[in-house]
Formats: sequence, structure tokens, C-alpha cells
Amino acid sequence: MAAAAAFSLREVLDAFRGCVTEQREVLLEPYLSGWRGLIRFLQSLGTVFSFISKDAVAKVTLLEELCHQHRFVSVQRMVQQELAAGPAALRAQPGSGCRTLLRLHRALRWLQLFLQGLRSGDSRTSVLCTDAYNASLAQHHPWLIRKAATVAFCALPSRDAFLDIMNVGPPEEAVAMLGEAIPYISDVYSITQELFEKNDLLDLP
Ligand SMILES: CCCCCCCC/C=C\CCCCCCCC(=O)N[C@@H](COP(=O)(O)O)[C@H](O)/C=C/CCCCCCCCCCCCC
Repeated sequence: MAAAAAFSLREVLDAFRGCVTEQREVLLEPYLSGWRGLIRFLQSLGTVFSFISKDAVAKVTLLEELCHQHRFVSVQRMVQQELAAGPAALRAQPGSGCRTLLRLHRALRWLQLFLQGLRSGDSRTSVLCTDAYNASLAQHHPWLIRKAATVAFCALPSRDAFLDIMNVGPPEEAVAMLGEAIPYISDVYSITQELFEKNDLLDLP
């Protein structure tokens, strides 16, 4: 069996860099490919994180299938097509692309905050991760998930190990690449946030 490809921050950066078009549309193919790269990283951290990676894989897989079935190219097109039947119909659809993407979108905010913390130098990754989680995803999760997530964060490797797993060379280069990656991720996040806000989709059940 072929070994799974190692995580590379460069690949994730390239994927998110390739997401935004000149017309400020967010392309789904690189977006999902960026998530696939991140999930590979999470899977390499061990089974304590598997309840998180399984949920992320399920969401990415569902979106890939919807993109294939409905030829969704961008987040904007997906929103437009799914809203065509009316907001009530979309709200009643538990497997919609919009509600699934919204979950990843909230997780992207977590990622943005976590990477900012990692870049700025605090060595306690579990603290960085918990703070980023509390400021983003936690408000959308029930108590049990919040508890399980914060317990799992205690098993995170040190900042030095993190920088090493990024596979971009010495720590200074990894930090520089984080500085390069964060604006792309932030841009994708802001465009999606504005789009969902404008269409009143930020609380899709
Ligand atoms: C240099 C790079 C370093 C960073 C690499 C980070 C890699 C992270 C990869 C994936 C992040 C996980 C994304 C999780 C998406 C969660 C979506 C969600 O909110 N799902 C919940 C709601 O779904 P529905 O029930 O409404 O369908 C679902 O209940 C969640 C279940 C699982 C728990 C989610 C906890 C999320 C914690 C996010 C932090 C991940 C920590 C990774 C540490 C590196």
C-alpha cells in the first residue's frame, strides 16, 4: 500500500492562494483541496483527533460530491443555485452545500486565529488552539463536543514540533510561510463571511 503523502504547508498555501479569482469568487476545487491538506496534517497527529478529522472528511467529501453533481465551481455559484428554490427550502435541507460549507467556514476562522497565534510565538499550542477555538467554533458546538475538543487539544505537539511537521525547512522559514499563508486564508474567510451575511445564511441549521 502506498504511504500517505506527508503534510506540506506549501501545498495548503498554494491551494488557498488559488481560491480567489480576479472577480473575488472563491473557487471550490482549491478550497476543498486546501482542506484535504489540512486534514492530512490532523490525521498525522494521532487517533485522539480522529473524531475531528472524520467530521472534516465527511464535510469535504459531501461538498466534493455536490460540486460534481451540480457543477458548483465557486462558493458564489453554489449559494446562488441552492438559494434559487428559496431560503426556506434551503434551510430545510440538512445536506445542502451551504450548511456544510458554513461548518468549514467557521473552522477556517479557527485556523486563521490559530495560525496567527502560532506565528506570534507562544509556545503552548494547546492554549493557542483553545483560545482560537473559543473565539470561533466553540459557540456553535454543544457542551460534549467542546469538552472532547479541549481535552484533545492537550495532546497537541509543541510549537517547535508543529513548525517541523510543516515540512518547509528551519523554524524561521516555517514562520515566514505562516506569514505568507495567513492573508490568503483571511481573504477567503472574509469573502465567504460577507457572502453568507448578505444572504442571511450565517445561522443555517
Ligand atoms: C501548519 C498548519 C497547522 C494547522 C493544521 C490544522 C489542521 C486542522 C485540520 C482540520 C480542522 C478540523 C475542522 C473541523 C471542522 C468542524 C466542523 C464542525 O463544526 N462540525 C460540527 C458541527 O457539524 P454538524 O453536526 O452541524 O454537521 C460537528 O459537531 C463536529 C464534530 C467534531 C469536533 C470538531 C472540533 C473542532 C476543533 C477544531 C480544531 C482542530 C484542532 C486541530 C489541531 C491542529
